Amino acid sequence: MPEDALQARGLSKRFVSAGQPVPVLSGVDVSVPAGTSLALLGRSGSGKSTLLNLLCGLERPDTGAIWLAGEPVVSAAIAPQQQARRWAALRRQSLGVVFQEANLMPALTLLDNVRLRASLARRSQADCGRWLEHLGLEGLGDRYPDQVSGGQRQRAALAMVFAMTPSVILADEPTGSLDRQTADEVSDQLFQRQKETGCALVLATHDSELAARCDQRLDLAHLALA
Ligand SMILES: Nc1ncnc2c1ncn2[C@@H]1O[C@H](COP(=O)(O)OP(=O)(O)OP(=O)(O)O)[C@@H](O)[C@H]1O
Repeated sequence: MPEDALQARGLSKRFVSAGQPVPVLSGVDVSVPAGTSLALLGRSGSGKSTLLNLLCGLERPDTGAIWLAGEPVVSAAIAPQQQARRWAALRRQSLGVVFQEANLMPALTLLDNVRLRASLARRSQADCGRWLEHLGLEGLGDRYPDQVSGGQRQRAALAMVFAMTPSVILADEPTGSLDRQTADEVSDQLFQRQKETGCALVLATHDSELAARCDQRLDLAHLALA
């Protein structure tokens, strides 16, 4: 059995809105071996983005534990500040995150954004232009994020993740703003990069064709809330 690149047990999360509790996740387990993929499914508001946020440390679960490559990152035994430090280091080096709002630095060109990501992860910058080309962005490396479309920004964010060669990729609707043909091309690149590097992939999607290509599917709409 391959080692779990990412594992979570008993994750629960509720928000408070206008003084009222909003339960979102209750006792969610996730187990993603290296080199495999998991699709998070469920209607809008079922908690897919919230779960991704927990799995990269941008939100803290109310209960539960998370391990990356067998190392605990979130557990009752680890102080919150220490957890935050671990998450920050992981997001810099081994956890590639592609969220709905592509996190590009507005003052840098697309190519420099990719180079920066590679350099923060201490990876070679040699292939940065090639990742942009693989994602259909040839000729756009010198443009700034506000000079390209939303779908092009999203693909540039994927190129940044490819350049860092992470051990886990977390992607929120990675093809959400793309037409069918471009979505299929980007999915091909994503799965190819995943197989090449042996990383684990967790993606949230409403796209049943994309979900069908993943090794596992978790439908959050069908999980009971406590
Ligand atoms: N900071 C917050 N405060 C209060 N409620 C929140 C907060 N963040 C998310 N929620 C609520 O939690 C629920 C889950 O939201 P989430 O964004 O995880 O859903 P989702 O499945 O990703 O939806 P979509 O498919 O529309 O992106 C929603 O009801 C949302 O309104």
